[in-house]
Amino acid sequence: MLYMVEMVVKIPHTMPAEVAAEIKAREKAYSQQLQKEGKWRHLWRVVGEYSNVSIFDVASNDELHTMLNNLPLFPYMEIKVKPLANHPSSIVQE
Ligand SMILES: O=C(O)CC1=CCC(=O)O1
Repeated sequence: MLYMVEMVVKIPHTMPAEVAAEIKAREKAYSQQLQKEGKWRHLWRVVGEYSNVSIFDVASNDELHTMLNNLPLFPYMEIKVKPLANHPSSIVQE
């Protein structure tokens, strides 16, 4: 099952820089692990924003929820999820 996920990062300005850097390093390692596993298929920066648009390929709503909940930046993000279906005009059917 494919999902488009938008994540807007909102780290409090009061957070010490070294704490933020440590959380971001863990976020990067976790996201790269999921990318290597083929579960996090695309990760794109939205131009001019501290946000991303991603495509996830997972077995269920519950798997995606667990994955997002385990993101180190989860407490500091606003997340929107859109489930995707095949478009009848697409030449690629997944
Ligand atoms: O910087 C972001 O958009 C948040 C994020 C998601 C995966 C990652 O490594 O950073």
